[in-house]
Amino acid sequence: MSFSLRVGQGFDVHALVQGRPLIIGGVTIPHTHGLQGHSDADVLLHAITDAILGGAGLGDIGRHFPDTDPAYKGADSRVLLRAAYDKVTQAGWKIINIDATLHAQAPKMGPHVAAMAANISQDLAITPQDVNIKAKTNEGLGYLGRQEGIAANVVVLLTA
Ligand SMILES: Nc1ccn([C@@H]2O[C@H](COP(=O)(O)O)[C@@H](O)[C@H]2O)c(=O)n1
Ligand SMILES: C[C@@]1(CO)OP(=O)(O)OP(=O)(O)OC[C@H]1O
Repeated sequence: MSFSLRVGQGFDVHALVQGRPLIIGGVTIPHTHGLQGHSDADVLLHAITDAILGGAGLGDIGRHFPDTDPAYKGADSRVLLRAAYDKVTQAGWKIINIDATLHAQAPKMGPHVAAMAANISQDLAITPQDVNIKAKTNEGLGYLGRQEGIAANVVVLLTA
C-alpha cells in the first residue's frame, strides 16, 4: 500500500481599522479595531485556505474567491474555507494537521485559540488536537508591532 504526503503553507495579513469587528478563526474577539477586507477579513482562515489549496496544487484563495466578486463582499470566511476544503477533498486529499502562528501585538489570542481550533476542526473534518494555533506579538517592531495589522502563517500536511 502506498500513500502520498504533501505540505502546504499560507500567509495573510489584513489592516486593523476602526469600525470593524475583529474576527479570527471564526471567533469574534472584543477589541478596539477590526480587520479590513472585502470579506470578513479573517486573516487566519485565509492563510489556512491558501495552505490547503497550495498543498493540493490548486492555486490560491484569490483565484477561487476573487476580491472583485460582489458575491464575496462581507463573506463569512468559514464558508470560503469549507468551499476550498471541498475542492481539496475532490482532488483526493485529506488533511492530517495544521500548525498556525498569529502575529498580533494585541489583543491576547490565548483565551480564544481553543474556540478557533474547534471551528477550524469542524470545517476541515479533523479533530481540534490536529489544529495548533500559536500567537506572537511583534515585540513592538514594524507595522505589526505598531498594531497597523495582524498577520498569520500556516503550515498544513495533506495525505492522499
Ligand atoms: N497576540 C498575542 C501575542 C502573544 N500571546 C502569548 O504570549 C506569549 C508571548 O508572546 P511574545 O510575542 O512576547 O513572545 C506567546 O507565546 C503567546 O502565548 C498571545 O496570547 N496573544
Ligand atoms: C477573501 C477575499 C474575497 O472576499 O478577499 P479579502 O477579504 O480582501 O481577503 P484576502 O486575504 O485579500 O483574500 C482573497 C480574497 O479574494
